[in-house]
Amino acid sequence: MTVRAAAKVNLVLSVGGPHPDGMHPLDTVYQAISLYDDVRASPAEEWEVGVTPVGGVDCSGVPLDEGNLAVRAGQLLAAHHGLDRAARLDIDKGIPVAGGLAGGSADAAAALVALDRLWHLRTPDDDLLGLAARLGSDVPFALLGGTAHGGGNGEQVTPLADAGDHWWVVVPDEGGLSTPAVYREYDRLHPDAPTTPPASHALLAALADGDHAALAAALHNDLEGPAVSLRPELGERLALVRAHHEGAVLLSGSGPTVLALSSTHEGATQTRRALLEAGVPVVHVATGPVAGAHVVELVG
Ligand SMILES: C[C@@](CO)(OP(=O)(O)O)[C@H](O)COP(=O)(O)OP(=O)(O)OC[C@H]1O[C@@H](n2ccc(N)nc2=O)[C@H](O)[C@@H]1O
Ligand SMILES: Nc1ncnc2c1ncn2[C@@H]1O[C@H](COP(=O)(O)OP(=O)(O)O)[C@@H](O)[C@H]1O
Repeated sequence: MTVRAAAKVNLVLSVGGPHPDGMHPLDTVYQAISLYDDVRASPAEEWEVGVTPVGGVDCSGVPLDEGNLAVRAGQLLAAHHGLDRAARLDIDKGIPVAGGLAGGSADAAAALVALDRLWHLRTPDDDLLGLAARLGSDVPFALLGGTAHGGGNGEQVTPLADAGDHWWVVVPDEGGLSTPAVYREYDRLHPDAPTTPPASHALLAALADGDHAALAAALHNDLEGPAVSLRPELGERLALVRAHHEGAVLLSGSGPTVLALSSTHEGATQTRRALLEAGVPVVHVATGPVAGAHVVELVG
């Protein structure tokens, strides 16, 4: 049973001041893009994980034990049904690790769907979304895919109509960035941030109107400043991408992946070519929106 799940980008990511538990209220718009992890679930006596890189992704930071979010998803699903079961999970990883593209969340969502099928559980969608929210604030969106609004801490997802054909130039960075560290830096830089983040009216209107120029103008990420503050070279990377791209450029989530948006495939591939010629080692082109976690191969 193989399930595919996509990377996410945040078209807008507005962050409010933290709750007492340290989590930050968000107003975000997610989009699933065509960089994928495939998770294959098979019967096993104990929990086992294998990870295979796809397209040169550095998988050295991916835990191969119960720290892997896919295993935690499987354990939570089994517990939800009162089952004492384990499985083997093989991950083909095409989503850069710790890049702000939510690859771990994609694997967790894929594992929930794959194990639900493998074990014939027929878990209701609302229960799967509830389990996903307990695994991480990005995981419910990884189940849903498409384009969606994220409220609460990011886990309260509402699908949005998006007839657009968006093309993303995805520029991964060599190292990863820790999401909690970037949120802590946000708190240091914005000690008086209001608890309620501003709503993304302009971006929602641009999506509803299918207005690419307005969409590009409304892209925004409150974590870009904190990420650059923690890693100043990232500012140079953003400037390099801006110098080679005619449209909007922003950081992906908590970074350090940099994104450039184009309305056409040709525009995106042109930017990719220019960045490779400028010496950037790895540049992907992806499209969005694409589907959430879905079965791609049944057990033969
Ligand atoms: C920043 C975002 C933007 O979509 O994603 P990435 O760019 O990292 O993929 C998300 O908010 C990350 O979501 P996710 O990676 O699922 O975070 P979680 O596992 O829920 O939380 C990891 C840690 O990030 C911080 N965190 C996360 C979400 C949130 N709304 N407020 C927070 O302060 C907390 O320190 C938390 O312990
Ligand atoms: N299946 C997984 N894939 C990737 N990382 C994982 C996974 N399970 C746990 N992790 C841990 O989660 C961290 C963040 O991973 P990832 O989801 O790729 O990035 P981000 O949160 O920046 O979007 C990694 O550094 C790794 O330690």
